[in-house]
Amino acid sequence: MLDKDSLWQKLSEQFRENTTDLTYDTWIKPVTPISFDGSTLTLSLPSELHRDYWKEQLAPNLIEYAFVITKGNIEPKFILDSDVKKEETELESEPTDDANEPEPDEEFSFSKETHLNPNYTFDNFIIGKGNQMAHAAALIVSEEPGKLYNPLFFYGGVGLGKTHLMQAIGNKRLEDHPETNVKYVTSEAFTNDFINAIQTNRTEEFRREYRNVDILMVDDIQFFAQKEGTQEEFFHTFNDLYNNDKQIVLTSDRVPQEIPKLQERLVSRFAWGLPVDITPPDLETRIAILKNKAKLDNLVIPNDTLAYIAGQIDSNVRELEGALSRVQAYSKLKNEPITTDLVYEALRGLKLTKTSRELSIVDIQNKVASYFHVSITDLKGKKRMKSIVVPRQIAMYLSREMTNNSLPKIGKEFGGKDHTTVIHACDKISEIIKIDIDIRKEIADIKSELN
Ligand SMILES: Nc1ncnc2c1ncn2[C@@H]1O[C@H](COP(=O)(O)OP(=O)(O)OP(=O)(O)O)[C@@H](O)[C@H]1O
Repeated sequence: MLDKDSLWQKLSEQFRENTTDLTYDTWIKPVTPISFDGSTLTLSLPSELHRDYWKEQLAPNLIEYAFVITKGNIEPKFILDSDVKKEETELESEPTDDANEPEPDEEFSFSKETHLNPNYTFDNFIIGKGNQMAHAAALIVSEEPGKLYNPLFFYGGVGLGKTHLMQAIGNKRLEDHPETNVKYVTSEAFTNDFINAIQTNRTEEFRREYRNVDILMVDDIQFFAQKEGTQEEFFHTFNDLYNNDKQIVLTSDRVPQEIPKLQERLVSRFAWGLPVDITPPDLETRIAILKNKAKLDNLVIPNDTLAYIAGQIDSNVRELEGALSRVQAYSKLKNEPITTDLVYEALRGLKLTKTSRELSIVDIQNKVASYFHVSITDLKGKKRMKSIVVPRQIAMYLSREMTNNSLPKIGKEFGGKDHTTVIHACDKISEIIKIDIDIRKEIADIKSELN
């Protein structure tokens, strides 16, 4: 999930591109993002005039841009700077020991992102083939943090539920054991806190804040790439928590080995626990997710219409949810029930629907064959030389991972092999990837060429 500052920065860029300088300077520039919880973006404005103007003129654009950026429906909430200041003064006026600290210290505060989205629960999470491992591990960790899987490391593409699962651990733990000290941050927030701490001579306080927790969750750690100082600090935070049997949960869009400029010692520590991937949901799971979401939103949608939406959006869950919100809004606007015809209309203009045709087993075979310089006939054949067997198994593995084809179908496309041969190939490659850096790199290369 984007944090408030990154989201606001992206939104401001959109406004800058699409409005005049005057409008931008008058209405957009003075806005301060206050919070973002995944669905509501709270913005602080300097005057009532600004608030009225935003409500009447700019809010629809903001919703539209936010939809493009996050693929979700974001509600803006406007408050006034004076209210924010009032709240701050009230907080400050509470008697504290260091009430007489010099000014720069008073401005300092650590990330307030520790709150969890209450909707990110296990109950609201649909289990499918691509996430069942991750779900099971998350559940175990929420029951016995710091024991079995430490760190727990989720990786996978955007919008596949990594943040949801991570926060579900926190929500469940707090529900069962309210005394647990849970801290959730994005890696950017961790970095900002660390930099602020250095600038204001509060590194001790920073350490207390981050090391005095039972569960530390850091989202999107791929953004630690290149940040030497932050990595150093995180390394010590990690060791401290780990040595005290405190739970660490991390997410990233790729395996640690593929995060550029991530220190080797962090890469190896991240592999101590359980790295588990989340892959895109198959059609069945996508339908189940939509069904669940429709139920939560009290929407009445026929099954074949849900299946139609799920068939159109196959990339990630955030886009799937975005499509449903769009359909919902469209149905309200037209005052018509949600039918397949209406969905067709609603999603017609949407660039999110499949832009390219789905990847096929044949695409994968062609790519793997040319990458390893073997013929298609050999790839589909029965020769047992290692130079052919490994590419064949990689091609089967990728067909399983990157397409929705069943095991028997994949077997059939590889010269009529049995589905157990495909299972064997997938297991074999999954094992090899764990230990062989070269093959891991080759597979990553092929995947990026296929995407
Ligand atoms: N299996 C699922 N069941 C129900 N909802 C899901 C599932 N997977 C994802 N979602 C929903 O999809 C949306 C995107 O998920 P989330 O933000 O957790 O993705 P992410 O993998 O962390 O993405 P990013 O890398 O962009 O941060 C959320 O609203 C989440 O609740």
